[in-house]
Amino acid sequence: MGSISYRNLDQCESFHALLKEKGGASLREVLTPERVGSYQVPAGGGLFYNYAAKAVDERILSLLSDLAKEQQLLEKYRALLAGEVMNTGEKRKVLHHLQRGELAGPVVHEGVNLREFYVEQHEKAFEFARKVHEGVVRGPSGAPFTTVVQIGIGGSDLGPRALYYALEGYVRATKGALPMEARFISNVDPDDAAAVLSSIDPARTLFILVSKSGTTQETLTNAALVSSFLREKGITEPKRQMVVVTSKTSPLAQDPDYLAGFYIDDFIGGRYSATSPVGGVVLSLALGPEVFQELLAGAHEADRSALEPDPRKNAAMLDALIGVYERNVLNHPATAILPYSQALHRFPAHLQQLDMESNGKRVNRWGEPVAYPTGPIIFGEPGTNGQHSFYQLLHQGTDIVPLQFIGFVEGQTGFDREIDGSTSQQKLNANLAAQIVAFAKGKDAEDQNKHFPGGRPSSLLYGGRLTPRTAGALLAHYENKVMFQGFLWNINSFDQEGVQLGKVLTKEVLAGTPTDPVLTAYARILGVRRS
Ligand SMILES: O=P(O)(O)OC[C@H]1O[C@](O)(CO)[C@@H](O)[C@@H]1O
Repeated sequence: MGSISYRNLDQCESFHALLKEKGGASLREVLTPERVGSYQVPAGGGLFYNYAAKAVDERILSLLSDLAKEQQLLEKYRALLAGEVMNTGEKRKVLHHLQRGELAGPVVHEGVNLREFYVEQHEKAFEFARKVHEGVVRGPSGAPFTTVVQIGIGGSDLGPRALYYALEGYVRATKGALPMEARFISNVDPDDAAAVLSSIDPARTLFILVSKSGTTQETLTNAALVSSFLREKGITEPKRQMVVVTSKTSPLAQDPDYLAGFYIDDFIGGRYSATSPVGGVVLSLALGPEVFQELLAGAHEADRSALEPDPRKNAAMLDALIGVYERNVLNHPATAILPYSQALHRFPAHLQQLDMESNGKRVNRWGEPVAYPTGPIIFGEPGTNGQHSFYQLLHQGTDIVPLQFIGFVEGQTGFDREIDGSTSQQKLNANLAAQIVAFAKGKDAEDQNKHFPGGRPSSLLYGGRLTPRTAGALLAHYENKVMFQGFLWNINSFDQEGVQLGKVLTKEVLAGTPTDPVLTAYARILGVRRS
């Protein structure tokens, strides 16, 4: 593998050449039917990344390809896959790709082949799920488990929850019913747990306590809250209907009272852990092991396609490059994720953590402040709902927000009717096509209040249907896009120091020892009285 030299984005000649293209291409001029058909590239899992409505032309794309080579994006990806320390803040390898397949040979750490360890934990989860489904593993009263509740927050909640909602309709339609219903408790707000606990049969509910560190206050508090609830319901040994998913070094890993334990290592970051047992246990229980296996296969396809050397044939890399062009040359501080699929309604929330906790950084991989913008603000809601909410600003606001549409030709469930000459799925996708063109081309009007400036760029990730394979590829596409953007900005996308200060101040308030009188004042008006 050739040597890798790390440099800041503003130390790249191709970046300075791009800065001369600061206006971007005029969408009214470049967006043609031919371009809609040609400006797209396979993304794995049956997905295609279409960038016809992005404000780029052949010259800009050529300069972006130069930037990819100058920043050695592929070499850095390969180095990460091979187990080099790419999490420079915590001095750790970054190995979430290894959860779904091996792309750069074995990675051995302290004598352990980590792919074999990851496969072993997946197989253990599949076997456990089968035993629960067959009634071999039952609740304390002998009743079979019918519901699974995941207790976790951040990466221990958002990805698994988004994937469950993404695929529950598919599984109900293809299998007739879910193997188990899943619920999620994440917020320390007791009303979150109350809402879930009021909807389950305690004797038939299996709980999954998920915390990689085993120290997250919200998760440990909720686990204790659930345990006290179960005891009040006469279940004297709550841990006998709880399994844990944690790192081997966590305090939770040492407790033999839990029904079962599934482990990840420190090389799987929380926001990158949905294809580890963090997502694998709940999804195998709720959707079936084979669904999670198909999801892993789709993610692996996307990972493999991200190894394509030509940026114009590498969907995740091209998406990353265009995103950096929009952020650092066109100076757009935000971007919206707009899935035209109600099943993906929690996917934007997952991407907020994935992107903003990875690239919301002000220093480079060596800890030096950078002189250019990095990670964008991410928000989004499913279409068509967003059209009746924030699209006004997107169409006629004073800021341009680049858009990332996601769409599928077919629905998941087959439930649909032709009404007024078209089906609902046709209406959904007609809206999607219309929005792409309306944003890009706008519409002139004398009355400025009715004028649509256009020039709003968008991409479209689309496929035939949202299946487990497609969902896996979608998840991995964005993980790889975020990784490539971190390489472009020369930042460490794999630690999260920015979440620590809040935790420290919270502990001071709860201990009754806030050092800051302003903090004391806020704690007082919010009723946090500590003796
Ligand atoms: O899985 P754990 O260790 O409980 O952490 C939960 C979440 O908290 C964070 O550490 C900080 O937000 C995330 O990175 C992580 O996904």
